Amino acid sequence: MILVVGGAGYIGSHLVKELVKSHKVLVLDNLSTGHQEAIDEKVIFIHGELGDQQLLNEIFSTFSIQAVMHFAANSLVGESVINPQKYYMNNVVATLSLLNTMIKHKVKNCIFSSTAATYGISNSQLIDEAVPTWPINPYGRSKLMIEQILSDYAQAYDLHYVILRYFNAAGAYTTGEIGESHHPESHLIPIILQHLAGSREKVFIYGDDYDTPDGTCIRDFIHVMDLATAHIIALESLLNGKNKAAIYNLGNGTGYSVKEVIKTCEKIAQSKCNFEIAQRRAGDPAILVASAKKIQQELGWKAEKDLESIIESAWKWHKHQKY
Ligand SMILES: NC(=O)c1ccc[n+]([C@@H]2O[C@H](COP(=O)([O-])OP(=O)(O)OC[C@H]3O[C@@H](n4cnc5c(N)ncnc54)[C@H](O)[C@@H]3O)[C@@H](O)[C@H]2O)c1
Ligand SMILES: O=c1ccn([C@@H]2O[C@H](COP(=O)(O)OP(=O)(O)O[C@H]3O[C@H](CO)[C@@H](O)[C@H](O)[C@H]3O)[C@@H](O)[C@H]2O)c(=O)[nH]1
Repeated sequence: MILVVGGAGYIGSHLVKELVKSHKVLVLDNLSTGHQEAIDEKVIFIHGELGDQQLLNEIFSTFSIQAVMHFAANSLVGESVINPQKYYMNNVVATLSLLNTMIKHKVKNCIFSSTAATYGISNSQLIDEAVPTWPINPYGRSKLMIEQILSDYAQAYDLHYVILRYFNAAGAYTTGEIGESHHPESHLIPIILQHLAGSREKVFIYGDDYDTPDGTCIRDFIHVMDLATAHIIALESLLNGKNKAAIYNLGNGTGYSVKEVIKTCEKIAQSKCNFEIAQRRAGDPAILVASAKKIQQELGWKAEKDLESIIESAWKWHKHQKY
C-alpha cells in the first residue's frame, strides 16, 4: 500500500490515477485546496489532517504502508510572503508529524514534493541540483527546511527518500477528466485559459521590467503527466533499493516568458487575450529553468511533452472545467 498525502490536489490526483494501475493506494487529504471529485475511485480515501498525530498513528497501524508520497502543502509564493506562519505550520510542522510517525512505524520510503523555489535567484542558465539553494520567499524556505530534515533523518534513522524539485507544473490528464483547479486560481496557464474560455475578464502580467528579453518572467513548464511518470519511476527506485537519498529536478529544460505563454495559449484557443501590465508580485525570481539531466542519467526519466501539448491538454480541461 502506498500512502499519498495530498492526493486530492492537482499534482497528487494525477499521480494517483496512474499509480492505481500498479499499486494499492491510500489517500490522506484535508480537502483544503484539493477536490474529492479528483480522487480516483479505486483508492481508499481518508479525509483528515496531515498534522493529526493520532490519525497518522491509526493509519500506520492499520495499513501496511511501503512508501509515502507527500504532496500536501500550501504552495503559493505570494501568499507565503504575506502569511509565512501558515507556510511554516503546514509545510514544516505538520510534515514533521508525518516523518516522525513514519520513523515510529518503520516505514522507510518517502517521496517529497519540493520545488524550484528552493533555488531563489540563480545566475545559471539551466539550474541543476548542484546550484546553491537560497530561496527568496517563505514557501521556498519551508520546502528547503524539510529537505534538510529529510537528509538528517536519513543519516540518523532508517529512512530513504527521493526529493523531487518540480519547476512549473501545468496541463491536465490525457482524457481531460481531471485537471488543475485552485480556488482562487493564481497560476499563469489556468488564469489565461479561464480568460480565453470566458470566465475571467482579463489577465494581469506581474511585471514587464525584469531583466529578460521581453521583460516578463521566464519559467520552465512541465506537464503534470510527465511529473506523474517521474514519481512512479522514483518510487520504484526506492522500493527496489536503487535509491536511498536523492534529489532530482523535474523540468523540460526550456524557459518561456509570460508573454510567450500568452501567445501559445492564444494560438491553441484561437482567441485573443486581453492583458494588462501590473506591479511585480512579491517573491518572484525573474528566471527559473531546469536542467533535469541527473534524473535522466540515473533513472532514465525525461520530460516528453512540450509547452504546446501542456496547453492543449489544459485547454481541453478548462473548456469544460468540472470542479
Ligand atoms: N503546482 C506547481 O507548479 C508546483 C511546483 C513545485 C512544487 N509543487 C509542490 O507540489 C505539491 C502539490 O502541489 P499542487 O499544485 O498539487 O497543490 P494543491 O494545493 O492542488 O494540492 C495540495 C493538496 O494537499 C492537501 N493538503 C494541504 N495541506 C494539508 C494538510 N495539512 N493535511 C492534509 N491535506 C493537506 C490539499 O487539500 C490538496 O489536496 C505541493 O507540495 C507543492 O508545494 C507544486
Ligand atoms: O495572473 C498571473 C499569474 C502569474 N503570473 C506570472 O507568471 C509566472 C508564473 O507564476 P505561477 O503560475 O503563479 O507560478 P510560480 O509562482 O512560478 O510558482 C509555481 O512554480 C513553482 C516552481 O517554479 C512552485 O514551487 C510553485 O508551487 C508554483 O505555484 C510568474 O512570473 C508570475 O508573476 C502573471 O504574470 N500573472
